[in-house]
Amino acid sequence: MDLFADLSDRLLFAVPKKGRLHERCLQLLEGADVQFRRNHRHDIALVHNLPVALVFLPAADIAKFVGEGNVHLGITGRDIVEETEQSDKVEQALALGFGKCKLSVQAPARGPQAVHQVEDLVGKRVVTSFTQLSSKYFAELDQRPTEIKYVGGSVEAACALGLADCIVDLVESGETMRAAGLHAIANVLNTEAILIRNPRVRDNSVAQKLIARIEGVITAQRYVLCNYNCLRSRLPAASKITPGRTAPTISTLEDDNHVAVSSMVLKSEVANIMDRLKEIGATDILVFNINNCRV
Ligand SMILES: Nc1ncnc2c1ncn2[C@@H]1O[C@H](COP(=O)(O)OP(=O)(O)OP(=O)(O)O)[C@@H](O)[C@H]1O
Ligand SMILES: O=P(O)(O)OC[C@H]1O[C@H](OP(=O)(O)OP(=O)(O)O)[C@H](O)[C@@H]1O
Repeated sequence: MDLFADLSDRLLFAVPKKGRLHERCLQLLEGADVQFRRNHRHDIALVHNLPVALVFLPAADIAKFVGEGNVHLGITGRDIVEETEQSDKVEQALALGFGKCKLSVQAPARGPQAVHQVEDLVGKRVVTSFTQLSSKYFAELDQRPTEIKYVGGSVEAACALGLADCIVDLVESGETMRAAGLHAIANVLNTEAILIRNPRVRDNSVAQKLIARIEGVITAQRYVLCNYNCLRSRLPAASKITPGRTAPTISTLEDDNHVAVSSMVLKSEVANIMDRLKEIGATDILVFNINNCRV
């Protein structure tokens, strides 16, 4: 196989090769019917059913590759796009709804090293993998210089080891931070996984098709289909509860007094919506998962 020749006509799509985002990205690709086989130790996989090649890269490098145009599309964290200063060079095509966490300033919670206000850290020692974002954050807080040191992982150990007065790191559940005796004292950034695109992509149709498919998978995960019957006279109230993405679908029933309603509703709100439908006299309320969709 001549890999270089095989890549020349394909859209290059970068996907995290490991870490927190990897598995969720593989699920998205499967949902979008992107078919490929990744050979052992190969970081490039040709897609069988689309003119696309997947490039498996560390999440931390993907924003730069997309920004500089080496690959056309990519999935990474918003934190990485900001940290590598690519936000002006890439377009955010979609927010993907996973990999949600916060980049925060964390300091010892108890003992002689305890810090409770971020202002008390000005001029002190910060350890982080996010040196750009941390430098910007502390420079905006105060003009006096704060020392920012890079470490590549296990950042949370830096305070206990005497390397730092605080760290700037990602927090999701807060478990890692609590286990290290730290607490969050300021938020630097909210982040989640995003699909990014180089704005100069030549063949936009393949990129558009992939983006629409991935958007369909994400939407299908966020919504369910809610079907119910109600009195025709209650339709205005029912439509307010389930307005749908565009409008609810209304079907007539043999009984002229009643209608059947079908509407997409957010999965996170479905229990509340069913309660409210019941209150206005709706019956036979059924909820279905959506396998896939285009919106
Ligand atoms: N605890 C977390 N919860 C949710 N998302 C996270 C969390 N940690 C990291 N992320 C997201 O995943 C991205 C990649 O981080 P991750 O630590 O998985 O990468 P990695 O360094 O390539 O993997 P590994 O840590 O396995 O070496 C981060 O930039 C962030 O956007
Ligand atoms: O709030 P939590 O749910 O505990 O998650 C936060 C932890 O997750 C990330 O690290 P990861 O586990 O990916 O390992 P790393 O330190 O090697 O990057 C991050 O750097 C924190 O250490």
